[in-house]
Amino acid sequence: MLLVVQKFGGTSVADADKIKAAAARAVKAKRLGHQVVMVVSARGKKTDELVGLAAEITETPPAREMDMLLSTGEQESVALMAMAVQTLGEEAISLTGGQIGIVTDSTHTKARIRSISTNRMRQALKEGKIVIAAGFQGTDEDFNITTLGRGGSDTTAVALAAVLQADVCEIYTDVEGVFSTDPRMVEAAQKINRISYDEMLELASLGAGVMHSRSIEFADKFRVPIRVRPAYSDAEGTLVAPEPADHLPVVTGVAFVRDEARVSLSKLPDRPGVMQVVLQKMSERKIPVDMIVQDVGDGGLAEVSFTVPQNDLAETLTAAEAAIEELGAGKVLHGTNLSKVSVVGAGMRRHTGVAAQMFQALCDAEVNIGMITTSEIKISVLVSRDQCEAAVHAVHAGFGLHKEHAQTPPLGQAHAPVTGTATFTNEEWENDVIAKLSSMEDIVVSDVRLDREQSLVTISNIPDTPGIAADLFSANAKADVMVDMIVQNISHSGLAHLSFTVPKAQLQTSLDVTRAVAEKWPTAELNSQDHIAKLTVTGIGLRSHTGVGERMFHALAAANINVQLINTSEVRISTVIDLESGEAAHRAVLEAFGLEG
Ligand SMILES: Nc1ncnc2c1ncn2[C@@H]1O[C@H](COP(=O)(O)OP(=O)(O)O)[C@@H](O)[C@H]1O
Ligand SMILES: N[C@@H](CC(=O)OP(=O)(O)O)C(=O)O
Repeated sequence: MLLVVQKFGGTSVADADKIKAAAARAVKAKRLGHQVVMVVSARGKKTDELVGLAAEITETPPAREMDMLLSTGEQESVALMAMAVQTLGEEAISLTGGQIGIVTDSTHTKARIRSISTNRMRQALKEGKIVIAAGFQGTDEDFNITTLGRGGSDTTAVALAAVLQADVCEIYTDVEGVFSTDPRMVEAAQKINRISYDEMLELASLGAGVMHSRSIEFADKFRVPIRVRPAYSDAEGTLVAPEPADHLPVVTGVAFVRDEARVSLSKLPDRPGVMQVVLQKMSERKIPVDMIVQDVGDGGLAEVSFTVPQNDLAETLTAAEAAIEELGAGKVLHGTNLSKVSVVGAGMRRHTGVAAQMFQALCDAEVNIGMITTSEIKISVLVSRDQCEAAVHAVHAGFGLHKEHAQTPPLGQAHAPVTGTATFTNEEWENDVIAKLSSMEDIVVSDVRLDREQSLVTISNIPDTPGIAADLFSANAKADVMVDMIVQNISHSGLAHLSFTVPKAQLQTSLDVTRAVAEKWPTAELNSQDHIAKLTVTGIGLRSHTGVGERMFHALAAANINVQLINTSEVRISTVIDLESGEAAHRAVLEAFGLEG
């Protein structure tokens, strides 16, 4: 007998027939001898309708009342679902988040789960009932109804699967599974059979709406196997699970966020603590910043840029002004009508040439790149919104993702697996994670790593036109240079600056090939430093918890360490610092996250 959690999204319970079909699926699993917990979302566009209704009454609906309102969508569908199951001859009980015992904090409209009690669900399952849980909701300690943020039913499902130690969490939706990109945008997108948590987490948070990114954090933390499946057939869908040891595709998928805004703080003093002040102002307002890029701009003054959802722009600008005021210097600039396009793939870790191929595809489509950030398993670029679609198509086709077996990049080559990465057994991992959790959604910083083998290449004053990054990184890939962090900040003057790290042993090769390419740009200036260290914090929930960056940069500032370069992703924050400061920085950050000793 298995314990199965089945989540049905809004599109899969939109009308009576779909509700009956979902009920029949749960009943079938029950009759195969399994215990079944269903998690159900509001029907169709119900949540959007409720949001619209509130907007007709007031422009500023109180968050508590929004939660009271939005939670009714799920309450309606669980009741209908229970009736449908009972009609098919099985016993069922519908439960709201509060009735299950999902306790959250009191951050209305984006609450975080603190704990979940399993007693009532286990009792009902023991009595042979199908449990039908309302997704997306809980109650705080004062019994106020809370919701988990749009798309939060996935998070409910995976959280219930985690606490019940379910054998699988099935996410039923209106597509065949997870695709190489949104099939609504690219018809030729291919279904992926298996994807790792890290890849899915990056894809989901970089715009693949098929799953809520926080749900993947849970799945990763508690090792819950997920299967994303179509609600309308018995197809197998996509398995989201730990990374297999080999046969990793270099590129798995392309994600995009259409409506992004960019905020830059320029002419900042280049001294320790600046970044902490900026991030603190953002995290106080719970603004989810992404694509953070910091580099040294004109006249030795630092510049930091990042992207935020377009809807958060006004508040971000207020926060940025507050940071400037506290720092006593700087200027706030911003850009709108931007989109972020990202390529994700776990195999990128071991293969050179991925960045080169992405930039070449963008160049061929005449797409200009505004900003670049990378992590071990993703590369994100910022482009103008009217080029978003062209960029996604170009990159998707450029990696051959429309074919059943995506091709590996023609440039560069595969390298041996990176050694020294933590190897945990599942059980060790879980015990470790649970020991560090005081609340289910706490962040888990699992590793702080110092890499003293990297060097930094900076090329400044290059033209801000399509094809520049492609030229540079193709040359490096042809020479098989293992480029690690790539950072390009926005250009305000028509000339761009680009920095990247390469292993010390490859610095000379990289400089030679980069210089040869740069010759055709008369203004270009090439610099390098081999006296640097890279400090990386790895963990789950880094970006959804806006305070992690703040804590890391606070620790570095307190130790009087200047940060030269920053790169962020869902699971990692990487910085480049002086080699001499490496050990002290490592200690300070380990201590900040309680990992010392
Ligand atoms: N990479 C992707 N793979 C699959 N679907 C995607 C991807 N990116 C975006 N989507 C979109 O996500 C949709 C499913 O999510 P959603 O509309 O929230 O469904 P549900 O109502 O089941 O929760 C699909 O219809 C698809 O258009
Ligand atoms: N109904 C909520 C929660 C949810 O997760 O819905 P869905 O599973 O349809 O994405 C929303 O629309 O945000």
